[in-house]
Amino acid sequence: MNLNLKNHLPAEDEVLQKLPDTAQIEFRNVSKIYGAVAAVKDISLSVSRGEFLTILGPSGSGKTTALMLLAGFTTPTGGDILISGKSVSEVPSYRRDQGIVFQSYALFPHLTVHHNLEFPLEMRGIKASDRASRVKRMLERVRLGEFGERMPSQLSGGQQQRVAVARALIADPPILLLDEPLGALDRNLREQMQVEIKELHKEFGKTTICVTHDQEEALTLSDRIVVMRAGQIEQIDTPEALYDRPKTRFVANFLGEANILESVDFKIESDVVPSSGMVSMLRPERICVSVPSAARRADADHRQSVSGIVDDMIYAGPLRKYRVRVGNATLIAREHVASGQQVFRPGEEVRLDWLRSDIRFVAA
Ligand SMILES: Nc1ncnc2c1ncn2[C@@H]1O[C@H](COP(=O)(O)OP(=O)(O)OP(=O)(O)O)[C@@H](O)[C@H]1O
Repeated sequence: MNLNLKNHLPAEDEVLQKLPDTAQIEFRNVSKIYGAVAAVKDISLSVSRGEFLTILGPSGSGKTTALMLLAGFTTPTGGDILISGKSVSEVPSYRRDQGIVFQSYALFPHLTVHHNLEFPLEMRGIKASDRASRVKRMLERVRLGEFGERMPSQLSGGQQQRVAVARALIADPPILLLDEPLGALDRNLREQMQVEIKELHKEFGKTTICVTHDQEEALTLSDRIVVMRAGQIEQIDTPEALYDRPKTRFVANFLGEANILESVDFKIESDVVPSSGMVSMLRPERICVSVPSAARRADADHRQSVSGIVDDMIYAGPLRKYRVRVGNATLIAREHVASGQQVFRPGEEVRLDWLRSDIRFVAA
C-alpha cells in the first residue's frame, strides 16, 4: 500500500466535485471482456441513494468484476458507469469518493488502529485536531474506543473487520463498497456483524454495494439483491420477492432449496395456468408433513395432498428436513421443530400437503 498517496493526489480543483453524502449509481450496458471470457456482459442497473444492494452469485459469475469496475480498479470494455449522473469511466479509483472494505480487511499492518482510521482523513487534508476527534468518535461508535493504540495484529478478526468498516466510513464517502466483508469470520461472528453492518447502514445512510456468495448474508442485509450468472444479471429484486417469486430455476435453486416439480407422476394443481417453458416450484417449508389418517384441514379445499414414503430425516436444531418419495419423485419438506410435533422415520408413510397458491412457476 502506498502511504505517499497524498503526493499523487490531484490538485484540489481537479478533484471530482464533492458529492452529496450519498450517491445514485448507474451501470449502463457495462461489459468487461478478458480475451475469450466475458466476466461482465452488458449489465444495466440503477442503485438508489442510500440503498443497500448486494451482488450475489456463484463463483466466477462476475460479482467481483462488477464491484472492481465501480471502484475504478479496472476499466470497462464497453458501456458506462455513472455516479449521481456523472460518468466516472475516466475517473481513477483514488478520486472516486468511495469507502471500501475487503474480505482481508486490508488494514495497514504497521499503523495503529488510530492511525489506520486517521489515514483517509489525512489524505483529504483534514486538519490534525479535527482528525483526532473524528477518529475518537468513530472508534467509540464501533465499540473500539479502548483499542486505538493497538496494532491490527493485536485484534481479533471481528475487531479488525470493525476497524475496516470504520476506516471506510470515517471520511464520509457517499458510497460504501463491501467485498465479501464477513467472509473471513466464523458463523456466530458473521451473524453478529451482519446486525452491526445493518445498523451502520441505517445510521450513515450510504449507498452500499456488497458482494457475497453467502445467500443468508444477502437476504439479511439488502434492500435489493442482484443475482448474477455467467456475467449477466439473472434477476434483481427485494430479498423477499427473490426468494418467494424467483423468475428462473437458477434463482430458485441458488437462493435456498427448491422442489422443482418437473416430470413428477402426479398432476400439479394450481389456480394459475403456466405459460410454456415454465416449471412448477415449491419451497420445502410450504409443505406440511402429517400421518396419512390426519383429519382434514379447515382449508383443505385450497390444498393439494399426496402420499409418500419418508426416505430420510435430518434434524438440524430448529429445523427438521424430510426427503419423501412420492411416486418417481423425491420432495424435500422442512418443518420448524415444535413441542408435541410428530416425528417421522425413514420407511414411514406420510401425507404431504400444500396450498395450491404456494406453487410458483419458474423459467426452465
Ligand atoms: N484479470 C482477469 N483476467 C482474466 N479473466 C478474469 C480476470 N478477472 C476475472 N476473470 C474471469 O472473469 C470471470 C468472473 O470473475 P469474477 O472474479 O468477477 O467472479 P466472482 O463471481 O467474483 O467469483 P468468486 O466468487 O469466485 O470471487 C471468471 O471466469 C474469471 O476467471
